[in-house]
Amino acid sequence: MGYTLCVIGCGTMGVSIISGVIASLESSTSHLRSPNGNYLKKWESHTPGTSTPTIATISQNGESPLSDFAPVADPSIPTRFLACVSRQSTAQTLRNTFGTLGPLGASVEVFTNANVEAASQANVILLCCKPQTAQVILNEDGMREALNGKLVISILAGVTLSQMKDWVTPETRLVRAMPNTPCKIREGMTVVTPAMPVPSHLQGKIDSEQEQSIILNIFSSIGRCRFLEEKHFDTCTALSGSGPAFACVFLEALADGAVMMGLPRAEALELAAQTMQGAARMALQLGTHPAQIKDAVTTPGGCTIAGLLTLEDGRVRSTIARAIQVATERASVLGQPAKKPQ
Ligand SMILES: NC(=O)C1=CN([C@@H]2O[C@H](COP(=O)(O)OP(=O)(O)OC[C@H]3O[C@@H](n4cnc5c(N)ncnc54)[C@H](OP(=O)(O)O)[C@@H]3O)[C@@H](O)[C@H]2O)C=CC1
Ligand SMILES: O=C(O)[C@@H]1CCC=N1
Repeated sequence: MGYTLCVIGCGTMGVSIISGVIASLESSTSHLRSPNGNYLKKWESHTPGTSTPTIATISQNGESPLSDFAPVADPSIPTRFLACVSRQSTAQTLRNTFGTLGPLGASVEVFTNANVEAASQANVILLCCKPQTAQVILNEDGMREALNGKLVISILAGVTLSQMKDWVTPETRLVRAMPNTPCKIREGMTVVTPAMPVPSHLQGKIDSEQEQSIILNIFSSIGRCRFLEEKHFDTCTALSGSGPAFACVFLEALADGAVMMGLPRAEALELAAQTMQGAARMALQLGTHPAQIKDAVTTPGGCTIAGLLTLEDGRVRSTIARAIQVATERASVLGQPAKKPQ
């Protein structure tokens, strides 16, 4: 069996991450095989240790579907999920949501006001609560013991590793991650802090390679994942954490313009979204500089340059860049309750 992943504060991001991880597990056979080692046909995959896909048909093997297939022992893959919230109504919504995620959705257990109980049953804890509730949750009776020696991944904006170290035992393994909502459809961007050094008295007891593999398995299964120093985290929070909101303002505005010119709303949104996705993929997949993509579209004397100049008149670039600057500055104080506005 794999490990148990506990999400403390399972709201927008907790649901996005669990949903994405479950979707990735459902679409892969690497963790599912029958007792005799064959894979389900619908999940074509590779026999461990070979590079050739082995496709086991259910009829050839005389096996019945899913129930005969058991998770392969892989300690770096989550097979049980615990989702913690504070309100009964939220818990009920979560049960309904996870119930639609397919067979593995059933392995999500929802806990209400039982963070310590859930954390003590888990191997890895994903801290997804609000930055301002983290200290209270980590100071709950028994929480320090429940987290002792375990990997705790915090996605909280603005709460530093040094702050969190004071709220857990020295044996707790802390990592920061900054994912974003597209993790839900496995198109996320996550930045993770480099591995915490293993203190001398824990050498041999902590498997830091296993920790890295757990972290990579979670975040690379739901999008791109990159390790970056903690000093960049507030900027990454603004850029990729908040970014889907900024991108969607641009997306909505593009569609609004087309609606103004008579295009139906649904088609306008489809064209705008696919166009943004296409342009972004050219930058990512081909490595093309955005200026080159822009220049290639801009026929001399044509309509694109007319639109571009209007954007420049509206100071679109400095407005967007300043938004990242201001969001970064705001992210940097989110872990400091005294500086929060009322
Ligand atoms: N939203 C985003 O795009 C991103 C957010 N983040 C970070 O992720 C974190 C969560 O953000 P987000 O998902 O948007 O927030 P949400 O408000 O959607 O989720 C917070 C969750 O915490 C639960 N909760 C509240 N109090 C407790 C408690 N005492 N014990 C257990 N659970 C509790 C809430 O449940 P209930 O309703 O029951 O109170 C809720 O489900 C934040 O720290 C944020 O900085 C990081 C990257 C992107
Ligand atoms: O707005 C916020 O504070 C969080 C962090 C990044 C995205 N949402």
